[in-house]
Amino acid sequence: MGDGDSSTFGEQFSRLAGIMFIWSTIQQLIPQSVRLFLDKLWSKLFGFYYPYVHITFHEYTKGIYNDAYTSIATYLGSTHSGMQSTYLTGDKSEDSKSLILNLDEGQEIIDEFNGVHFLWRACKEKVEDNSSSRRGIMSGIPQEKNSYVLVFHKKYRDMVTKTYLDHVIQGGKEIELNNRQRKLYTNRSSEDWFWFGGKWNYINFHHPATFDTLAMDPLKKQEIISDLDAFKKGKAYYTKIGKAWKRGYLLHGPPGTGKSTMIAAIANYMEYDIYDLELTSVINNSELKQLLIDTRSKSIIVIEDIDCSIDLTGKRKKKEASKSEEEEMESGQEDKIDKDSKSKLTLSGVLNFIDGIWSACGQERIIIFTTNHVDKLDPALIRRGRMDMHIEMSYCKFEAFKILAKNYLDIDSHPLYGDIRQLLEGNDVRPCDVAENLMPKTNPGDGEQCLRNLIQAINAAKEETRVRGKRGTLAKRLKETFLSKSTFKKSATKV
Ligand SMILES: Nc1ncnc2c1ncn2[C@@H]1O[C@H](COP(=O)(O)OP(=O)(O)OP(=O)(O)O)[C@@H](O)[C@H]1O
Repeated sequence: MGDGDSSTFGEQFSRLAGIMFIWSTIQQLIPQSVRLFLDKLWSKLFGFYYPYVHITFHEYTKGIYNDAYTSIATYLGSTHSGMQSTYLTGDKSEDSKSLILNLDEGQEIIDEFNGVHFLWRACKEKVEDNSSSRRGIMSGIPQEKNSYVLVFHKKYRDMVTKTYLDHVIQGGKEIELNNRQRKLYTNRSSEDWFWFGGKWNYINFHHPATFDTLAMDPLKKQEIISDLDAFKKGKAYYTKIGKAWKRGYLLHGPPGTGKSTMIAAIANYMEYDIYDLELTSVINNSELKQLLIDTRSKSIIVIEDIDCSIDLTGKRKKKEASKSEEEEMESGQEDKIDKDSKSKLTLSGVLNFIDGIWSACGQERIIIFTTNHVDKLDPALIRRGRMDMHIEMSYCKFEAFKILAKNYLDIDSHPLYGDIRQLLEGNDVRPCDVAENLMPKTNPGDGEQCLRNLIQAINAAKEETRVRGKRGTLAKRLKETFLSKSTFKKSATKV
């Protein structure tokens, strides 16, 4: 270990690797406890000359699991450092997408950071005491005390405490996050929180939607992707401007235009978990706050059909009678006016959920509202800053159709495209209806038949609208005639 002089670094490192190889072979022959004893004896006898510092990270400290241990294990097992080692163990937990490699008992590796080399050793001791390890208690196997020991020259003490350990632990956390199996959570009713030991129920999240399969105007799509990219890289920026690292999206548009599909595409693009928040099962503001606190970073909190979830707008309208309400709302004082706010879910509770002081308790979070009726929503709920980007998911136009045709039929062009373009430009056709018609019903290879089905379906819908429109006009005319007659009758009676 020492500074890496660039000219001799390669030589030093290969020499070290050679020594490490011989040492790792020898150490398999020496029991772990003997090695630890020798290390301690050496540092006691020659403490004055012994220039190295040892720091031990136990898996459990006073019976409590040490999170740093997992982060170190993940960091050391990651390809760049862990693969140097000869003896590794492979773990795949329910929570991770792929295998995680760990150093096996007694294995050592050298990690390089800013030109300095650090030695890590994985240790395992058998202990008689049954009280300190959760694993032992649960499985009844002999207790083990796992730890990692970091060894470095004492001149790097400052570097280790100020930057290196942070680099290792944050690096480990980052790898864990990227490797984790993503989840789709839904909130439990508060009566179940105690019995199930958690506020959110979850399943593993597997949805195939991506931005490539999402049918919408390509320019609009690119704008959303760029916004997400900027958000993902924006940690330093958000810190600089003093804002919590979160972003709100409002997805609005008619049913079947792809709002839920867009959420899945965003989650896949960002590699985030989804918290699908069912507001109707939240009893009051305090419950909403507790649910928020129990969410993890790198996640999307979704409230679908916000206009139907709860009568937020009605409550707000009642209060519009009060002149100063808007200011009070903005300054978070609304609870003072609303006597019920502690026992009910109110608009102010939801506003606080989005951008109150508690909303900053997690990092890197996206909040998405969806609605079919944007005009029904309270302006305070969707103002910029709360819902930063308003995305309209609209009817299927030709560009969006081409994406669906590519997905469903694997074709880029066809002589019927001209007719389809005309029909789509002149009519409001939902992407879900286009998708349904492009799905081969009998012969999977018959793309042309699917296009014909689509043309037929749009024409049929057009005809139906025309007839309904005619009926509507006829009914309107009859109504007018009837009204004018009755008005005439009434005025005649009066006379
Ligand atoms: N823009 C789109 N791109 C790709 N597929 C779409 C799109 N819109 C709709 N679909 C297809 O239609 C189905 C329904 O779409 P989705 O549930 O995303 O619509 P929605 O706008 O969320 O509807 P609702 O408002 O009723 O919840 C999806 O499973 C998908 O196959």
